[in-house]
Amino acid sequence: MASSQLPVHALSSASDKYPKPQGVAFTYGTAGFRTKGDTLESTLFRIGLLAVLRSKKLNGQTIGVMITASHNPAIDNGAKLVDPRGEMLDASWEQHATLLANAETTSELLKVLTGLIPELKIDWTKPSRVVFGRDTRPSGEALVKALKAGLEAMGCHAPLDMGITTTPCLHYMVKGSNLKQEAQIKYGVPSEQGYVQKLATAFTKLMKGKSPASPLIVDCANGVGAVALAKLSPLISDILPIRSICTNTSDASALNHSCGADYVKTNQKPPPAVQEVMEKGHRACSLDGDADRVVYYYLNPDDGKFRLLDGDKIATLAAGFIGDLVKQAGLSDTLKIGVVQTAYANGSSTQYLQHNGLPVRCVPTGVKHLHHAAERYNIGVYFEANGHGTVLFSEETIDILNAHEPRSPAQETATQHLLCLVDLINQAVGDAISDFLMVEVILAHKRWGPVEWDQGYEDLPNRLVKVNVTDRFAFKTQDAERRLVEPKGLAERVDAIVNKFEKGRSFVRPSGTEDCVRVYAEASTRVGADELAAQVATLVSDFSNGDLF
Ligand SMILES: CC(=O)N[C@H]1[C@@H](OP(=O)(O)O)O[C@H](CO)[C@@H](O)[C@@H]1O
Ligand SMILES: [Mg+2]
Repeated sequence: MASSQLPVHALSSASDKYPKPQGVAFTYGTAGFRTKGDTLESTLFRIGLLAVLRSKKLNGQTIGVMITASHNPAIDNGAKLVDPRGEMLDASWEQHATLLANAETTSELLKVLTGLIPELKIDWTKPSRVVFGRDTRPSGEALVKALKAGLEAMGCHAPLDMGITTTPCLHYMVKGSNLKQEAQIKYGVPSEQGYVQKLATAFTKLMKGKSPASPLIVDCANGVGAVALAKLSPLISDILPIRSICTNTSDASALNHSCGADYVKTNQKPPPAVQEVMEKGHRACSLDGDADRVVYYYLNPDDGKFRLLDGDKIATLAAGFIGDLVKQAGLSDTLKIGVVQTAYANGSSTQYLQHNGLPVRCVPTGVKHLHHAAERYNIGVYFEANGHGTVLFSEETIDILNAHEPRSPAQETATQHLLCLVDLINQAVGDAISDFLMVEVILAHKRWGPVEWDQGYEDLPNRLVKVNVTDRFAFKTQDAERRLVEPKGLAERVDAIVNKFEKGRSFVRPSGTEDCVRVYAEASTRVGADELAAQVATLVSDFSNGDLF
């Protein structure tokens, strides 16, 4: 039996060095494992085991492991697995990750592992390949060591350590490593340098003939985005001068502290460090701690008021621009564009897209849901309101573009621009840097500043609040998380509150990354949105305390 070849002795002694902390339960959720960094060594050891199983299951294709806790505080850390095409781990394997992470002892761990091999029909004789990286968090170093120990104990030959890198770069790397040689030539060299080069080349081509943009302020959240940007920026500085701020990666406590995409989205204001340098009319963007998320903003030239250009605004900008290019290329009957959002998308953005004839789908929160839904279109634009997202071009679409015989120079140019966008936009996962380069291209082509971009629609005032509850798993939803099915009777009470507000919309869902329930509300006025959120939050809290059960 294949499992008899499991290197039990090596595993057993290696595992003893990474005992599971007692009294902690780990869950592989929306963003993989995520908790305090110093509790995660045993989990990383075990992720190493699972990565090897996953690679063997998929005939030795390269699997990725990213160690990061994204926008969370510096003391947190986390890890997620990346599947061969650069997408998130197949959802059916998440339970195996959770099971392995929670085995209390080495012998229990070995029992789980020996059970998984026949259950998942893994052929132990297959090779395994793994590539991994981490963000700038200090705990990352020990976690890498634990991961390597797990990989080594499973006999994984020469896993590739990318060192400190961004989440999207790791995804790019995984995808590229699994391509056949011919496809890899088109895709780009699977290395960090290859990625930077690919972005710079595509950006330069797309900006050809456009006047150099005014400087863009980029808040790097004092995270790994600063490291990546320092490599890219010199290659494009003639076309896009970048003023990077919040680039302090040596002081761990600075990471995501009073800066970054989450700060801006949550507080609806620029980080203090940006405020210092930002003038009316300037555009700025903020990345998160692992550079897979970006939001833009500016100060209104008239009144100096802060205006956020979030993931929804990026999605509408991209979908509109790409839709126009498809038309100009003469391919609008062939290539279908769709936009994928979550329930958190502002109602105005959904309405705007629909008015412009773009199909919109709503899916549950989390990039993996958006990504899979976007893959169903020729060109699928997906963004979460908080700035995670990308634009996917299907393989068939790329073939169509390559084979297209344009009937005019204008058609030719539009087709070439679309092909360059395929290179500029990360096809594996959203990348804050690639996304802001895409936005910059679109603004340059349209000769727009942030004000013109912002004019498409006006966001409905909205509010997002957290409610701490005794058991968030008691909250179950349907209809892409827009409606509660449990606790029974709660949905009707939410409806009754929502109906009191003009343009009211509210929904309640358990977070997949934090121990809380989130309440989102929007309404026609600021006061209305705040009041609606407060009333629904109180209702949820009362339910949770048992008062209303
Ligand atoms: C409202 C919100 O912003 N939710 C975030 C957050 O998920 P929750 O399941 O809501 O905790 O973290 C996810 C992973 O980073 C991200 O994909 C998602 O958009
Ligand atoms: Mg992130």
